[in-house]
Amino acid sequence: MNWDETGPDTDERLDERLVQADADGEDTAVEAALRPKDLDEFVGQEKVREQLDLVLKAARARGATADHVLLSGAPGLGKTTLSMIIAAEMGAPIRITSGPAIQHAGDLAAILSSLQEGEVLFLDEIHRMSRPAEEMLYMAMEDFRVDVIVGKGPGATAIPLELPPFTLVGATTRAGLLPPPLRDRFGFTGHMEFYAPTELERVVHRSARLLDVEIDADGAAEIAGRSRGTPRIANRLLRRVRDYAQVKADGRIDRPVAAAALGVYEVDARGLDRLDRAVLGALLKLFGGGPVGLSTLAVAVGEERETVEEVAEPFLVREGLLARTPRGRVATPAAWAHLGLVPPQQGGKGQQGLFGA
Ligand SMILES: Nc1ncnc2c1ncn2[C@@H]1O[C@H](COP(=O)(O)OP(=O)(O)OP(=O)(O)O)[C@@H](O)[C@H]1O
Repeated sequence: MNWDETGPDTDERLDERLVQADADGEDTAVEAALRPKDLDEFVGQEKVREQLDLVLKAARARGATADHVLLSGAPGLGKTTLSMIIAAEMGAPIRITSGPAIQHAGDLAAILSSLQEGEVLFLDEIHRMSRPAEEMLYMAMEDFRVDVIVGKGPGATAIPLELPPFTLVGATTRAGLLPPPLRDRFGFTGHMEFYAPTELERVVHRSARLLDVEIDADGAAEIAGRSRGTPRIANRLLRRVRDYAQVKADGRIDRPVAAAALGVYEVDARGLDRLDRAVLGALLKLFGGGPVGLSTLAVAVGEERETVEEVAEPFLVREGLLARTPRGRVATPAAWAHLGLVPPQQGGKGQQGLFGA
């Protein structure tokens, strides 16, 4: 990874972030092997699991197709995995597509009309579907019917098409962005939370077993603690630590090996990477902990405003290291402690108002 100014452009660099929650090419290939296959194997998310278990068991007992399910939550928390588990538990096939792939209502009609009875349709990023497709989906979800429009202008006619009953599993990172009529058509909504470190330890142990890697409890805890509450990141860090253990140690992962490996990749003890630390470092060292405007902070770290705001800040805010205030970005006492710096007594206050947005 090259972070200096002559390196790859911002998007390319961010795609290479070890701690990004979105899938990269390597993940896609390995994730299939690491996905839990049933609800019992699925770690954490107790509430969603318990509720979903009831929904599926009841549908099975009635011999009916399961209600439509909406899963909301950040990337990498297991929405795709859960949709596959729903299909497996219902003994049904699954079709996977995404909102951005459905540009026209016709794209959706083609998918819906080719579904088998009881099939699970997983629609990732459902909030990014086009409006006409969304409207078609309302009717399909409620009445298992769509109107296919043939022709254009005054001569256009709507041909009704019956659909077999199916289960839609919609996934979104932002349930709040879904129009209420769409949200209301889901019989069950599950909100996926970030995982606790102990849950991520179980994810790491399970993946290590599947990858045939030897790891002890402390090694798993070290990786879990740096994984930002996200199984996808935990699995990715495990793979990098495994490489290090093979090359620099005897292949076994313990705490010192995990810490040294993730040190090489610049993922610190709390899961901050170089970008996160650069933002926090600038806020503390150059601006006395703030408040400082977003644009000024972005210039100080040589990044775009959007990169700081959308890529680095959400995790820093979630970790309680940075606060967004009307007067600008402010570091919390935990931020000073994390970077091993001492906050200025009154000096920091003296700098307020110097740095505009
Ligand atoms: N609860 C879990 N237990 C064990 N492994 C999990 C769990 N949740 C997710 N994983 C693992 O994390 C990886 C990412 O999960 P998945 O693709 O389901 O996330 P997602 O929420 O659909 O992400 P995106 O929104 O980016 O598509 C997979 O390899 C999966 O095996």
